[in-house]
Amino acid sequence: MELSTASDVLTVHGGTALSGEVRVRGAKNLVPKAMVAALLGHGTSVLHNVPQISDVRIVTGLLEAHGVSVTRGAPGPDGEPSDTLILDPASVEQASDTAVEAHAGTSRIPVLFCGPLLHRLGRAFIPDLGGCKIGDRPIDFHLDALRAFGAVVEKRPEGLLISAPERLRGTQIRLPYPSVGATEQVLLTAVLAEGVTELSNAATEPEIVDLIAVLQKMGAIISVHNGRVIRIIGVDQLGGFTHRAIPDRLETASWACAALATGGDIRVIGAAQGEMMTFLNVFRRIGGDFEVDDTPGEPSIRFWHSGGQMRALALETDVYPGLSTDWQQPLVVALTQAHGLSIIHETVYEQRLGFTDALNRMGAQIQLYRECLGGSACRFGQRNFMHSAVISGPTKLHGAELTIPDLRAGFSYLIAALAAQGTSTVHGISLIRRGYEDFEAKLSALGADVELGLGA
Ligand SMILES: CC(=O)N[C@H]1[C@@H](OP(=O)(O)OP(=O)(O)OC[C@H]2O[C@@H](n3ccc(=O)[nH]c3=O)[C@H](O)[C@@H]2O)O[C@H](CO)[C@@H](O)[C@@H]1O
Ligand SMILES: C=C(OP(=O)(O)O)C(=O)O
Repeated sequence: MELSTASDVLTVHGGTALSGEVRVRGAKNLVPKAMVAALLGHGTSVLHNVPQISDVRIVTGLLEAHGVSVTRGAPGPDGEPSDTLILDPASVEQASDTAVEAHAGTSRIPVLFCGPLLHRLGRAFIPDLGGCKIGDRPIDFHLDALRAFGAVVEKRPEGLLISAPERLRGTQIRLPYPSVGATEQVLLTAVLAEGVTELSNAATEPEIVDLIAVLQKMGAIISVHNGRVIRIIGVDQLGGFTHRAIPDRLETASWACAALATGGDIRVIGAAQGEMMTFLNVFRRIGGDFEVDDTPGEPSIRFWHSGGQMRALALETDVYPGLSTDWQQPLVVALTQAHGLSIIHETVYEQRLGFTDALNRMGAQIQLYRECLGGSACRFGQRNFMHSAVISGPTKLHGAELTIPDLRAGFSYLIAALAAQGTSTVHGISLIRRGYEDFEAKLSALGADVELGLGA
């Protein structure tokens, strides 16, 4: 068992139905990328609805190392911190490699600095990436795309050195798989490249569409066509933007699953229906109830479990508009309470079901398989990865000592601990801070019996 500091442990006394309201802000998978986009502009950018999560702090540090000024708006009348960031790239400069290396292993975002830095400075040093350890997560599509634009990529022991001997040129790129990050890499590079770029087999997640909206506000010309094709006409200069980030659909689903698994009732303020439709269908089929409130400026979705038997289901994760892989882990916890056999086929990451071992220690019955269960064959079927699961339910969960392996699994462990009888000690909660703002306070406000540290 790893030793962790008191602030990195949460003691959870389970068995309470969570009830009340929580607020979600801008999407973790959009906000840091919009911040990187600000590097491309010659004016100041203003980003609203920014959550206080560690991925935002990491990108702030990287931008500051490159001379971008990042400031928060003034606090509200009640002293509440502003959720607006003001980004001024007027004095962009080459950061020292040491300053960049300090961010090694922290998140996936540093690789998206390539295009903006190549356009502004002709050189980008990219440290080793972090992010959730849920598969191999190579960046070969990113590097192939950068080379196609005319960049030169050198692998160094401490990271990647990428240079642009001359202005990058628009190009034709076909991604082997609709990768979110590689699509964003192409967008952030193509907007200032000379000529036209055509990207096929692109990802079209809502966060990508929102990034396109940001870039269009800056002066970019980007069109999305049928069949996963994105066309970008490069321009010579971009300005700043003012934008409100789309709500975090992944955090929203996590709270929905917490309501379902604990038999509770949670209104998620700030959540919008549009990006949640695939999840909402699954939620309803499992036996959850929800109600959408479209009040302009203050939308919300209320999720609850009205007490009937939850139903088992066969699910497969996929690229958008399929079921997001980041919804899978909280849904697995909810499905431990469903009657019958549920099947999960994880097709986006080859190693995203390992977290189920800990759920089995809590009393769940989840069996992993190498085969593609439940329908279509995926990239992992022939490669010996445990990427399908069969969940038998319902099972009573009991408290346990848990160590968080990644962001979504971490929040899912909290849901399981809250649904369980008895006390759980959850180590490594700082990983959850990557994507869930102020989650301990939100849990307490919903009536959860949780305390920071090892408990009394
Ligand atoms: C910060 C962020 O936005 N993270 C999200 C982003 O991650 P991220 O952008 O890293 O995920 P990708 O969509 O790129 O990865 C999807 C698949 O493509 C593979 N791949 C990707 C790039 C590459 O160069 N080579 C390659 O083989 C990956 O190993 C994975 O199997 O999209 C994922 C899929 O929706 C989400 O789970 C993550 O929450
Ligand atoms: C996998 C995730 O994030 P990242 O890509 O930042 O590791 C996630 O948000 O669930």
